[in-house]
Amino acid sequence: MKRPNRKPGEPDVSFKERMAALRNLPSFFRLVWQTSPWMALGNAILRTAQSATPLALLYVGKLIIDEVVKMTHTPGEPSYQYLWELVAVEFALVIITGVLGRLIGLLDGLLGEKVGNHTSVRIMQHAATLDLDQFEDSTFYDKLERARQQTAGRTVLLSQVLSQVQDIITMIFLAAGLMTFSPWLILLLFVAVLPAFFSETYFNDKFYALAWGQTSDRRELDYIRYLGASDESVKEVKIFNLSNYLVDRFKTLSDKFYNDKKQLTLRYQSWAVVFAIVGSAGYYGAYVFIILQTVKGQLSIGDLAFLGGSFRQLRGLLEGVLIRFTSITQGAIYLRDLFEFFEIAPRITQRANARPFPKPIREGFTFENVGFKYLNSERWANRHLNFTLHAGEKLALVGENGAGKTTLVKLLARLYDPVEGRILLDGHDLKEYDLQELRTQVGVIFQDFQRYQMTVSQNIAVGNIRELHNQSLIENAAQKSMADELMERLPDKYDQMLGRRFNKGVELSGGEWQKIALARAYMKNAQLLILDEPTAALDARAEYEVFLRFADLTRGKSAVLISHRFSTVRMADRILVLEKGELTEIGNHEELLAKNGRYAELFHLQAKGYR
Ligand SMILES: Nc1ncnc2c1ncn2[C@@H]1O[C@H](COP(=O)(O)OP(=O)(O)OP(=O)(O)O)[C@@H](O)[C@H]1O
Repeated sequence: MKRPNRKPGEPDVSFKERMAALRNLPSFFRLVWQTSPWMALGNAILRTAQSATPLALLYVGKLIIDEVVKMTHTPGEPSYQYLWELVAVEFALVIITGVLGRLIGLLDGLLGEKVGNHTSVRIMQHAATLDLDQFEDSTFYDKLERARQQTAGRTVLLSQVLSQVQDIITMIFLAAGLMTFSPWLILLLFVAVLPAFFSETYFNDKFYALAWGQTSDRRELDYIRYLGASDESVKEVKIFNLSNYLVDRFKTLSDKFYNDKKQLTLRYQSWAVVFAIVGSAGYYGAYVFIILQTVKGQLSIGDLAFLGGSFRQLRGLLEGVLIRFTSITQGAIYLRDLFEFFEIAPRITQRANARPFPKPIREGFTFENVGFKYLNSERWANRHLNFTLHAGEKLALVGENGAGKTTLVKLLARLYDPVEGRILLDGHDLKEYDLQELRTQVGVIFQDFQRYQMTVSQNIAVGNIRELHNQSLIENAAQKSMADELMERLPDKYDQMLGRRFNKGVELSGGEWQKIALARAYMKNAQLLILDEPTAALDARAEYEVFLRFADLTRGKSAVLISHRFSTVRMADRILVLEKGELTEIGNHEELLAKNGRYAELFHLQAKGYR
């Protein structure tokens, strides 16, 4: 049942929901076990041993007191042997407790670190399987963000759950000792601690709801922090004088977080004080009762110390266990976010008996009435696309900004699937083909390619990471894209670190980066090469040369080129003109000029600029 006063979008953390979230604990422990079975097992054994020590200590303490009392009341020279034996046992127990505690702490720390790393790896692995459009959805990002937060928080959860089990066993030991004396006192303790438990649950809900509601804003906060001080943004931050604007925005957001948290924390701590007093009152009620019994002679002084100690410890443990229970369920709710993230499945997948990618491609790619719109958009980015990219053909895409050129290319590479119509490869739907092979056989260099803060070799090898150590292939690719000319001035040549983020990094110009990115296209022997404005930053001569080489090097292969420069475009076998996502003209340069349509108009416009 939904709580009536829940705001839309607020997470449901009813008691039932909390208990349900505990169902995530077994999966969590599976994760822990997978991370390191030996550490998990060792931890469990040590903690079980540790849970028996408090009762043993109290009991030996009682024996010592009783022995001392007996000795003081016995006339004559007393024998100390038994007393010293008891003291030695207590001493040994104290040492064992200390050593066990340290060992448990050590294992907790190491295991927690490992679990955190293991979770991070799984998040990265899973994220890599997901679709591009999932990354373009902000609710997905929030989920990813909450899943990421888990990696640090789960270390705490691990030791909490383990401590909980350990404390419960200790309590059973202590309670068993006390049961024989008075079960009612245990009940009294329990009742006295309950208000603190409920208060803890209530405020934990509030804290979770607060954190949940802030996820998006926190992402913005992190982004502003990054913008405010990063090598990539510093240039614009200075030129546009953005610093004050960013700082103000950061302050506004962070002050709001601070105030919200302050309000809640104040209320939480105030109530915690009140309920701690109630808990103490319960304990002292029991204590007074035991004192009276001792005064009446029904209990020995040793019994008084033992029972008093047992009750004090039991109360502390009970309070701890109840409060920790709340934060464990809390942790379990966060775990739910983590496991929910793992449950997000990609939509772009392949069928069980996927078709092998044709080698070579015989007919080509045929668009049959293909239409696509982005998830968060009402507009069609591509529509009514009907054409064939023939095997071995070089096709250029032309159109104004936003005409849908990049989108078409993403559909070809199956980063998205068409919303309408279908794309056929040699007569079969692209969806039927093996996805891994498709990714290998279709190479794309996007206009917003990544500038990896890595070495030159690594930057080129990302085009085919399996060949990372194939230096001759890398150098060959660099020659083809003319990136090799750069090596003359890079002190570390192919081992040169690029970008400014790391030690000895060298920054390149836009065109130089493009040559590096282009080399990626030559790292694998793809049958279809797509270059999305790969030469926009190259000077005219470099561009001309790059394309001459490209045509030469990709002879017999299919290629799609997106460019706003007609000097490049005219080299293509056919040119496809897009307007508002739709195909308006198709043909070679001469045909399209003769047609005197949109292409001719754009061509003359650009040519006029050069005259
Ligand atoms: N990830 C996205 N989510 C929503 N809409 C998008 C997304 N990417 C592009 N669009 C929209 O789809 C339309 C086509 O964009 P596309 O990037 O394909 O254009 P383009 O022809 O490559 O433009 P340009 O020449 O500027 O690179 C545009 O209206 C754009 O705003």
